Amino acid sequence: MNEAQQKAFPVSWDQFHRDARALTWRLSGHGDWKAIVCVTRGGLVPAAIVARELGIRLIETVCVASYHNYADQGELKVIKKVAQDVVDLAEGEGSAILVIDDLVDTGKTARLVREMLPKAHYATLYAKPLGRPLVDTFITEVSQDTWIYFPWDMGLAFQPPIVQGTAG
Ligand SMILES: O=P(O)(O)OC[C@H]1O[C@H](OP(=O)(O)OP(=O)(O)O)[C@H](O)[C@@H]1O
Ligand SMILES: O=c1[nH]c(=O)c2nc[nH]c2[nH]1
Ligand SMILES: [Mg+2]
Repeated sequence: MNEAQQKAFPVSWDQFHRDARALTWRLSGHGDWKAIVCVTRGGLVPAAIVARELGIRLIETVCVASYHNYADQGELKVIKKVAQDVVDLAEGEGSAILVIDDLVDTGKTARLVREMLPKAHYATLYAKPLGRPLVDTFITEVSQDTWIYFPWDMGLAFQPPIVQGTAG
C-alpha cells in the first residue's frame, strides 16, 4: 500500500469464497485445463477453491515476491519458476494451463508470469485498471487507488465510528 492507495476494500472469508466460486463459474466454459499454476502466495487460496470446483489435481506454483511490509512494490523476484514438465503439458508454452492469482494491480507480476507461460489462461479474483489488460478472466474491478485487504491479513478489531466522538 502506498500514499496513493487511500481507499480500502476489505474482503471477508465468505466473500472471498463466494468470489472464488464465481470465478470458477466463469472459467468453467472456457477450457480443458490439465493443470493450475498458482502465483504464490496470494494465489494459493483461490487456487485451492478453483481446483476443488474444477476437479483439477495437478497444481504447480510459481513463486514471485514484490511487495514488502505493505510498502511500495519493490523489484520483482522469481523465487521458483514453473517446472518444465508442467510447461510442456499440452501444446507447449502452457496452453493447457490455468494461472490463478488473488489480484492484479500494476500488472508487473502477471507480465512476468505470462512471459513464462504465454498461452496460459490468466485468472484473478480482483483487478485494478493498470493490470486488467493482462488478465483473461476476473471477478471484481476496484480503482487503482484502492488497497484490497485479504481475510488472511486481517483480524477482528474495533472500528471507530464514521462520525467521530460518538463512541460509547
Ligand atoms: O500486479 P502487481 O502490481 O504485480 O501486484 C500483484 C501481485 O502482488 C501481490 O503479491 P505479492 O508480491 O505481494 O506477494 P504475496 O502474494 O506473497 O503476498 C498479489 O498477490 C499479486 O501476486
Ligand atoms: O493485499 C494486497 N492488496 C492489494 O491491493 C495489493 N496490490 C498489490 N499487492 C497487493 N496485496
Ligand atoms: Mg502475490
